[in-house]
Amino acid sequence: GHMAKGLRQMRGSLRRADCLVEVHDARISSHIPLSGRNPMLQEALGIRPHVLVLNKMDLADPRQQPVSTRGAGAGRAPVGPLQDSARSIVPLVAKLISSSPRYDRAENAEYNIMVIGVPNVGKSSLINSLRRLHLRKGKATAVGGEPGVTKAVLTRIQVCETPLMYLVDTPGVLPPKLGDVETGMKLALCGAIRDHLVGEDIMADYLLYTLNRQQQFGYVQHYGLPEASDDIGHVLKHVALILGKTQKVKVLTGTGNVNVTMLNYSAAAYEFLRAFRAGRLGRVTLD
Ligand SMILES: Nc1nc2c(ncn2[C@@H]2O[C@H](COP(=O)(O)OP(=O)(O)OP(=O)(O)O)[C@@H](O)[C@H]2O)c(=O)[nH]1
Repeated sequence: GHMAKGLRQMRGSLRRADCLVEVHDARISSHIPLSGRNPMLQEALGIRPHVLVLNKMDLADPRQQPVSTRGAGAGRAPVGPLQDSARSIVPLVAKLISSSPRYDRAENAEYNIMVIGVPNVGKSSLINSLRRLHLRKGKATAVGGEPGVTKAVLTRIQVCETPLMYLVDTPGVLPPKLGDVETGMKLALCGAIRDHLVGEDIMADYLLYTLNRQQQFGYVQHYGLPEASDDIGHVLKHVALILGKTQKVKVLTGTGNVNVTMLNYSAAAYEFLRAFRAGRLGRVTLD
């Protein structure tokens, strides 16, 4: 429901946007761009320049060339990784907009850029790094106070003075329908879907399956396992043991209740996911 609301609220700003910057997680390289799945965004895309930013490259496997960049051409300009390319975004966007035939830039000196992406992909981080790059510290933050821009949800942030450029941050939205279960799992592992909605245990299992399939054995070393394993129970038991993840459980017996200390598998699963997200299990591309 709140995703649909987010999309509805974006519609107004979309009309004013001169360019779309779509932020992607480089670890889900074959993930179809959000804009390619959403009719509303697609409609807007048809007439507006579109920049694809691959973020979190430091977490992705450097040996894997992101597939998304192959979509270059057709009005799409791939950019990435963030730390190297943030500098090129403003000039690139300015060039794309000025060469866009639909707009008479002489009439309007402002550039409005809408930043979209699934939750947690790094939209705010991108905006902040652009601000740091292009504005001196302490400069005014122009926040959208005009009709149609909901302050709490869609804020207009000045990121550059010449050319005068504003970014509109948007709430992270997911496409209404995910292609398949694996796409959902990958998005969840990257933090785009709340863990408890999917289940930490099943996500940990999927992560282990992916790591083994790709022969990414960083976890074996990280947790001091004797060898690789495809048994999530076995791995989580080890993680729980070395991290001291235990819980007291009340057990009813014939002679009364006793408290038993047991390994906390859910806490171990959560730690396993956290280690992956922080890059401690190695640089992994999920596709
Ligand atoms: N390792 C790594 N972490 C990043 C990178 N960019 C962002 N992050 C982290 O990813 C998390 C989410 O970043 P945000 O910028 O808040 O993402 P967002 O897309 O604005 O999130 P929502 O507002 O929830 O949609 C934060 O913990 C960031 O520190 C990156 O390039 N590398």
